[in-house]
Amino acid sequence: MFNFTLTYTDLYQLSMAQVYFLKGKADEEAVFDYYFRKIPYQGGFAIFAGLNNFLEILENLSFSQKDIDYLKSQDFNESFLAYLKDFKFKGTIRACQEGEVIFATAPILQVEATIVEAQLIETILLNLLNFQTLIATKASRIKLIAKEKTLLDFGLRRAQGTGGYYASKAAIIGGFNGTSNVIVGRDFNVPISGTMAHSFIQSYDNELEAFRDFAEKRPKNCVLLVDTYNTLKSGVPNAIKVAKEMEAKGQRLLAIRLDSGDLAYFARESRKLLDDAGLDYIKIAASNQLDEFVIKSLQEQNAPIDIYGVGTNLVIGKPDAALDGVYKLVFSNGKPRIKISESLAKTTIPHRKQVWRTFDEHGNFNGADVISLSDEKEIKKMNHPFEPYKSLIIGKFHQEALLKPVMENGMKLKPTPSLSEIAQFSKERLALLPLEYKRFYNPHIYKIGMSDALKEAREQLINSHKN
Ligand SMILES: Nc1ncnc2c1ncn2[C@@H]1O[C@H](COP(=O)(O)OP(=O)(O)OP(=O)(O)O)[C@@H](O)[C@H]1O
Ligand SMILES: O=P(O)(O)OC[C@H]1O[C@H](OP(=O)(O)OP(=O)(O)O)[C@H](O)[C@@H]1O
Ligand SMILES: O=C(O)c1cccnc1
Repeated sequence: MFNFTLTYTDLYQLSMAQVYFLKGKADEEAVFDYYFRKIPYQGGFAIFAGLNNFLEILENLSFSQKDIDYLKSQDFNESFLAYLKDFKFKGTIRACQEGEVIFATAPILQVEATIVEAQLIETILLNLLNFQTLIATKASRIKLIAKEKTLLDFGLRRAQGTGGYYASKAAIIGGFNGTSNVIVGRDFNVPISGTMAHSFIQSYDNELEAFRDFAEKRPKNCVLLVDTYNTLKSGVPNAIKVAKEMEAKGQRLLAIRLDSGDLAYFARESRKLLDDAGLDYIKIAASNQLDEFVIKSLQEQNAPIDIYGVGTNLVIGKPDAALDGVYKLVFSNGKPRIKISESLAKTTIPHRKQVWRTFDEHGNFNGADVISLSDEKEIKKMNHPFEPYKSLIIGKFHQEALLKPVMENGMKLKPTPSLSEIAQFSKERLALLPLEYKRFYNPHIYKIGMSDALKEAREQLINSHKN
């Protein structure tokens, strides 16, 4: 979509990289963790999205001549620029699978590369993963509420610029059935879907004629917007006339769309009119500033709505607007590294690590992931990362490693799965998460802990810095 180069970054990455280069540190090994601190939307889980997009971009990322010329004008050193000219990421990445159900604090992805490589990719990694994960999480919250109803993404027009491209993609990962976003349909082979705008009906002198023309030229999956003048007195009766005319030609009107007023009331009244006309197959779509709260209310009112079109509130990730995902150095030049903070919650967890998901006897998630040193297995006990006296025995539970190699020597290890495969994986994993973590209000808190060895290593490092 966008022509990414390595100047899609923050200046400080280049300033730091130049120092590493000029001081002979450029090839020192470094390990960075990507994780977030707070689950968005006061929810009980998040959905990891954007990984394959990031890896595909990373594989081809370099500095163009235009980049080099520009950096020259910004007073970067000639020999550093000569080094950047041939620069390519050749590191290793281990990560959770895209679509995985993820939680705060535990690493979702780990980059192992030279310090320059790892630093130069930080901004683009955070930019792509934070946003797509936020929107996939929002979409999955909406999906949990809408259950089997059809969900369509209508957000592109109100998205933050080209972010709409990534938002529509992430919405599919989170469980949306289709999108109005045509370029996302083209690029990711996902169903595109759409109705008609008020302007189309307004441009005609009468609504019936507008409906007729539209149905004539696009009879397949035709949806008529019925609220331009008067939903129950004009829109629905005109849609019924056109539906009957379509029947005479062996066609079927797919749906009507409501876009204003009390959606439950208009859906109910419209359903009656359609059913009384023998058109019970015609579906009812609704839109207008929908989000998981409005949809929850409509579901509770048993509104006979079959299709929800969700735009603004989905693609801008309202109300959270951003995932607080961070990228922190945990190991470099042969030593574990730590950032110490007043609060243990903001003190980083050093070392190369692995994350283990525990499963109960039925094969469901057990509500606890444990972070270990990378060479540990079969963790017996996990310790609270911020509250030193809390621990949990987990030895009897089946444990599955979440961080798996996805890139080596700068090359992706597997072809990118299709968006629908990622969505299917996400759906299957979410089904393993017990209901109490998916509860709409006050979900149960999924536990994240550290193995004894990791806890000890972290404490040692904290103490060595204190001394
Ligand atoms: N039955 C309902 N239950 C809960 N929320 C609803 C219901 N019907 C509509 N809403 C939601 O209420 C919000 C505001 O609707 P409101 O009726 O004020 O807007 P509107 O219909 O666009 O106004 P206007 O008729 O001026 O166009 C929207 O987010 C809409 O989705
Ligand atoms: O409310 P959202 O969740 O963002 O959903 C998308 C909205 O965008 C359209 O309105 P718009 O006024 O832009 O165009 P229209 O004239 O076709 O209604 C559509 O009719 C929805 O109301
Ligand atoms: O197809 C639609 O009905 C649609 C598309 C984008 C935004 N609002 C509605």
